[in-house]
Formats: sequence, C-alpha cells, structure tokens
Amino acid sequence: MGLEEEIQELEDEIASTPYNKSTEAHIGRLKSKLAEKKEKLEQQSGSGGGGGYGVEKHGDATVALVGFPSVGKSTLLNALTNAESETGAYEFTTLDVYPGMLKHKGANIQILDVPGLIEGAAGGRGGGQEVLSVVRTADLIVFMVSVFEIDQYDRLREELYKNKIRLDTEPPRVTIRKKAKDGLAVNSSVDLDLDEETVKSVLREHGYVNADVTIGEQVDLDRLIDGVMDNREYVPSLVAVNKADLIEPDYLPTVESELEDRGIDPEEAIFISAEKEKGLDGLTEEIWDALGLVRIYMDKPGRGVDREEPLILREGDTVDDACEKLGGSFDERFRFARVTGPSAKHDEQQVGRDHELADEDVLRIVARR
Ligand SMILES: Nc1nc2c(ncn2[C@@H]2O[C@H](COP(=O)(O)OP(=O)(O)OP(=O)(O)O)[C@@H](O)[C@H]2O)c(=O)[nH]1
Repeated sequence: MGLEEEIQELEDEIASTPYNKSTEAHIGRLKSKLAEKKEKLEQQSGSGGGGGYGVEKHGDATVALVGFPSVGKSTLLNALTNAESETGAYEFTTLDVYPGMLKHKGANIQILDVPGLIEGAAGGRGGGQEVLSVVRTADLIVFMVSVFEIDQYDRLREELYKNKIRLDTEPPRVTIRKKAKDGLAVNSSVDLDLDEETVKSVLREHGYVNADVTIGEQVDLDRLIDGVMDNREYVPSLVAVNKADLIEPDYLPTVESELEDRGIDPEEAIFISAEKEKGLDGLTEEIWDALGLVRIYMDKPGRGVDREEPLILREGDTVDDACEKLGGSFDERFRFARVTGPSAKHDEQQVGRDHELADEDVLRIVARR
C-alpha cells in the first residue's frame, strides 16, 4: 500500500470512529500516525513546504495576500504599492508571486500577491508548495474575499491549515525534553481534559520513548499534535472584503451575517474597494497594527534626530535589537543609550541594552570610540 492510500485509510478511520473517553487514546494514535505520514509524503515529493525556496524577504515586514482568482488581489497590490516596477522579481517554476512595497510611516512593508494558492496548492500539485512556503514565512496574512463570496474564506483557511499554517493563535504551550531512561512522564499546569494515557500514546507515535512533556494549557488532540510536531507556523491574519462598491446598503446585513457565520466580527473585517481605492487607508492602518511595528527615531551624533527614516522594529524589541538592526559593531563599543519618548521615564533617560523600546522613541546610542 502506498503512502497516499495509508493516509486515506487513516482519514477514513478517524472520520468513522466516534470520539469519547474510551476511544480518545486510539484517535490520538491515528491522528499522530496521520500527521507523520503526511510529513513523510511531503518529504518524498520533495515539497517540504517549510521554506527553503529562497524567497527573498525585503523590507521591514512581509504580508501575504491570499484569495481566489479575480477577487481583486492585483488591483489592490497596484493601489497600495509600487508593484509594477517590481513585477517578475519572483519567478517560480510554475507559479508566480508578485511583490510590491507598501511604504507607510517610514516602514517598507513587502506585500506578496500569492495568486496560485487555490489552483495549485492542494496536495502539493504544481508549484503550490512553493507558494505556500511564501505564505508560511509571512508576518501577516491578509485574506481577500469579495462581498459576494464570503464563503471562499473557509476554503482558504482550510488550505492553509492543511499546510501547517495556524492562524491567529500562539504556539501551544507544549515542551518536550528527551531523557536517557525512565519512559514518558506528563506534567501539566492545568487540569487536562485529555487522559495522560492519550498524551503518552501520541508521544509514542511520534517516536518518543523517554521524555518529560510539560503542557501549560488546555490542549485538544490536534493542538497537542501541533505542539509535538513543532513545525507549524503561527501567523496572524486579517480579512479584507473587496468590491464593497458593488453592494447596495440593504445587502450589507447579509454580508455581515455571512462573516459572523465564520467567526469573523463584521466590525473587524475591513471593507474596501480596491478599484475605487476606498477603505485603503483603513486597511493600511490595520496592517500596520497587526504587524506590531514600532518606529525608532535615531538621534545621530552631529546630525540630529532622523524622523524621516525611522528604524523599524517590532513591539517588545530592545535597545539591543536596535543595535543589531543598525549593524554597526556596537557589541563591544556599546556604553549606554539615551531614550526620550513613550518608553522613557523622563527625557534622555539613560538605559542599558535590555531596555524595551516603544513606538516613536528617540534613541541615542553612546558608544566608545
Ligand atoms: N467593482 C469592483 N471591481 C473590482 C474591484 N477590485 C477588483 N475589481 C475587478 O475585478 C477583476 C479582477 O481583479 P484582479 O485584481 O485582476 O483580481 P486578482 O485577484 O488579482 O485575480 P487573478 O489575477 O486572477 O489572481 C478586475 O476586472 C478588476 O477590475 C473592486 O473593488 N470593485
């Protein structure tokens, strides 16, 4: 029996086995087997999907734009970015990815139109896996659907899920420490719904014989397996509803309830018209917020504060991260930094490397000569 048939059999068995306490460990084993076999199939077909296609990332952050054909992706890309001048930079064997650069608040945000996701991606046909590797490494995914086809969102999400992309969630708090002997031990800081035996059988199925596993949240089987597999990408997402210019106001409630049916808060969906260039400022702002970028204005000796081209960092980044991004050999020469702005207690506060910076801080690094 080939791998594909084995996968099909496992899927059938999982689908036909009722889930309850007495079958939980069994289903855990089946799901684990399935995950491992899918992994193997992927490796055999040489379509790892885990990067490795050398997609060059440019700019301060990367956004993947995913949607069905004709929803308006290229119209949006052209409206938001300087796309045309860069088209063709990404040549894949069978499918193209079209990049454009969105300039906002001094940051360069690379937007990738990923047209082939649905036609090519399923099951690793054609160049689909290459396209997926682009999506997997993005900092943010923007789903684009048209007002009349909100249901396409389901297919898109499903496609990404199948390809190990987990949306809008943090990695599961599951850590595994291998050891030399003593078998498997399960520690949990929550009162787990899953039986200890189930957790152990999942681990065994993934090849663990001696290990301590620590679980820090209420996980279901799928999330436990995600934690054990440790090769899922966790990416935040937004939903842009395009062609909003085409609907009459009395159709809006229909669109909103379609969104709600899919767990999307209509207030959070971003209604746009790529063609009429409506709602694009709002979309840009949402992208900015979702990326969690912060602007740091560098105060350079003799040159003053540069507010035109801020250093772009991520929320939570420190002075150390700023030094790294600046590139200079600050490592040995760094003495201290002075910060004025939202993260400082007072103007010109003297701080060390581990000081966490905030949006619109002014930063001066004092280094030894
Ligand atoms: N009315 C209206 N039409 C739009 C809007 N955005 C795009 N269109 C039209 O929809 C059609 C498809 O737009 P594209 O930008 O080519 O769509 P795409 O998603 O890039 O499609 P593929 O190239 O097939 O992947 C074009 O005729 C656009 O003019 C919009 O906001 N409103």
